Amino acid sequence: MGQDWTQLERALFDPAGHPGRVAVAEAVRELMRAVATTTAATDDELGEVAGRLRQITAGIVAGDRCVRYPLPTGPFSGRVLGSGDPVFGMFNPVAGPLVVTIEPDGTAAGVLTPSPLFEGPGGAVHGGYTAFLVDAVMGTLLRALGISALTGTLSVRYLALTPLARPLHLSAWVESTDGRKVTAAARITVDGRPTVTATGLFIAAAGPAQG
Ligand SMILES: CCCCCCCC/C=C\CCCCCCCC(=O)SCCNC(=O)CCNC(=O)[C@H](O)C(C)(C)COP(=O)(O)OP(=O)(O)OC[C@H]1O[C@@H](n2cnc3c(N)ncnc32)[C@H](O)[C@@H]1OP(=O)(O)O
Repeated sequence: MGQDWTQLERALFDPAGHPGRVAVAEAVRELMRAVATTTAATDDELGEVAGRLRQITAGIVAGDRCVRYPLPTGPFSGRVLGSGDPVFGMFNPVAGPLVVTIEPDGTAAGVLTPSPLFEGPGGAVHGGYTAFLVDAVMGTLLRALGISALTGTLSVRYLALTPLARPLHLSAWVESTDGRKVTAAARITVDGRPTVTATGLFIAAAGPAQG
């Protein structure tokens, strides 16, 4: 179905063309994880680190929006390479990044090992974060199918706590279409066990595809 992403990425976004931006996002991800979890550094040491980090930040001119390249309007398949997106964007330090692949059968598969930064109750993954992931994988699938749509209603069922530090396997598929209303479904599985299922009612744009 559609063009393979690798053909489109060259026209829109090729991470190989931005090695510094991808590397700095990865370095900041590692930094966030280290500062949020370290028990070895003293408070004085961390205060000194904060000073050094502020110096680095002062040397970077910030903008108002994440640098991003739009996803193609679809249809497309293959690995989705995101730039500024908060879920799968390689430029965005907050993004896992989730690795999403659009399968030839019109479904989406994603994998991500959640950072401890997204810990919620019970030493497990925060439920808002898993909702964020399933919404993103369903929204991306629709985009890949050539449907430009926004989430109207998201329904999430938490079957069991989703453990941290284990690969989460996400899948999404389209359940039905009724005019502009597209119902998609998604699931998160960990070690073969489903922990989250979700349904999204997406409303397609009335006009032509939008970025
Ligand atoms: C405009 C399209 C732009 C597309 C751009 C796509 C880029 C994607 C790119 C890359 C994907 C990457 C992955 C992203 C994943 C993340 C997804 C998100 O985070 S999305 C952000 C959160 N969602 C919002 O902020 C929506 C805010 N709400 C709205 O903008 C409107 O309310 C909207 C568009 C949802 C509907 O407004 P109306 O004016 O177009 O539609 P009306 O004419 O009122 O309704 C049409 C039908 O839909 C039902 N409907 C409308 N809103 C509904 C809702 N919230 N829930 C259920 N049904 C709803 C209505 O009952 C109606 O149904 P009847 O035809 O009468 O049967």
